[in-house]
Amino acid sequence: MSESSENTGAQRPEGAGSPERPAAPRQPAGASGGSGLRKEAARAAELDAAGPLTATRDRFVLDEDTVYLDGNSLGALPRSVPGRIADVITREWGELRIRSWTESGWWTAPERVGDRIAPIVGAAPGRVVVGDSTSVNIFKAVVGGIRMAGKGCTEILVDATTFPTDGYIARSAARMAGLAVRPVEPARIADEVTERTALALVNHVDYRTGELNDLPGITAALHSAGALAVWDLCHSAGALPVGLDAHGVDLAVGCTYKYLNGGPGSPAYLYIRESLQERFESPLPGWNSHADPFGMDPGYTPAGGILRGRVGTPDILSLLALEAALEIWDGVSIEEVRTKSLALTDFFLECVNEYAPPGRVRSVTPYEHRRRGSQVSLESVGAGEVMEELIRRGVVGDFRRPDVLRFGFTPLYTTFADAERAAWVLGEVLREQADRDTAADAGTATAAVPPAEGPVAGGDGG
Ligand SMILES: Cc1ncc(COP(=O)(O)O)c(C=O)c1O
Ligand SMILES: Nc1c(O)cccc1C(=O)C[C@H](N)C(=O)O
Repeated sequence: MSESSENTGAQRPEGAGSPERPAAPRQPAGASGGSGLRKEAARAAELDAAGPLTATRDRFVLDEDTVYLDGNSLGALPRSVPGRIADVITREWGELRIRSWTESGWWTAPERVGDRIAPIVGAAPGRVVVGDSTSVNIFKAVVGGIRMAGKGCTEILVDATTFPTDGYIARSAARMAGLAVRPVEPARIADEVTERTALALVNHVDYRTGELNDLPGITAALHSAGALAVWDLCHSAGALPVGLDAHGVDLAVGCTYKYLNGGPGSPAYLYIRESLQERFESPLPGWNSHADPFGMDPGYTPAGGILRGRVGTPDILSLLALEAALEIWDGVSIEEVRTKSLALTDFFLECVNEYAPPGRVRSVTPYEHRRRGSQVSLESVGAGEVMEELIRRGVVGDFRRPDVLRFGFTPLYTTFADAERAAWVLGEVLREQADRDTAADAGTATAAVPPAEGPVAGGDGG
């Protein structure tokens, strides 16, 4: 099975096609679908014209030949970034050199950029610090959480459907602390937590299915049992309201290269609830989190507040690229982003229902709005090959083994025309696949995934 769409969305430039098969040009919305004007394309044009968040697309580098639906893995490049990075390199580094740590604000960038992310995840200033990878921040959060837990705790819970890195790091952290790890489905955490549970590490949105877990409910249930709630926001931050302060979340981490568009490998962030900050003992107490870093004291005295989440020298180029990327959020509310995200994913599901031949795909993303993140995941036979073909035809999503097609919707730049075009091309690819299967021996051909209940997804979207 080909895996070129699995890790990075595409291993060749998007829409570039293969030497044997050039990329098909993208049809404009409203184009003919083979039997006259497609009514969904006309509807997409109306929805795009009505906005909101239509203008923010122009602030990204995107090409009109490609439908980019992989912002849940790597966000598109904001136009504000290249110029800013050129200035950081030529002037701040090239001319000011070491002076930039103070004069260009490099030293304080982790907290400053944290304060820029804070409103997007529902946190007040001083509660988010940026630096290191998500994996490293998971380690800080889990060990820091365990150190704050009650003496009698014997275990931590980990989301049984977690993105793998969370599970790996949590198991290692628990082993160091002499605690057991119990994988539990997010929906079961409220029933499974006990007074011996130190904390639970849970993904806000499931990377594979796009399911949105109940952050307020799970956090409250953990607190009732005396446990801490540690959330991984990689697939929700920048796509929907999180409400960290409002829901009393204890610790949270997330990456910035998906819906925050910070760029490949841009630094992650750590949130520490204000009332826990003075008790937070980092397992990675580097000199950047010392109360007096330039005192060069051999003994460690932690800084106050969120500075405790820092470790070593920040990755300035990536951090300042992220800061420039976040300018797009000036004047944009996360509530309007969520409204558009749900409208886009609803519309995409409707179009897939309309265009996909019956029984070839089934949505594993919940249809109820309260359980849906900002991606649609469709189970499909031969998903790897289907995604390869979609990418060849200019529709870039990705594929997760064994059979999931993922389509991520970034409301800041994804249009309804993108959603319609992607569904149309998917329909084409699936119809060709079905025709090939029919032509082959019906007994040995790939069997179609039976639809759950008729259409791709059912329900009332509430
Ligand atoms: C939920 C989740 N957690 C963590 C990560 C990865 O973290 P890192 O940036 O350390 O690779 C990802 C994606 O790569 C993810 O989807
Ligand atoms: N972080 C990634 C990377 O460095 C390379 C390719 C993909 C990624 C991803 O972010 C994968 C993503 N977290 C996922 O949901 O599968």
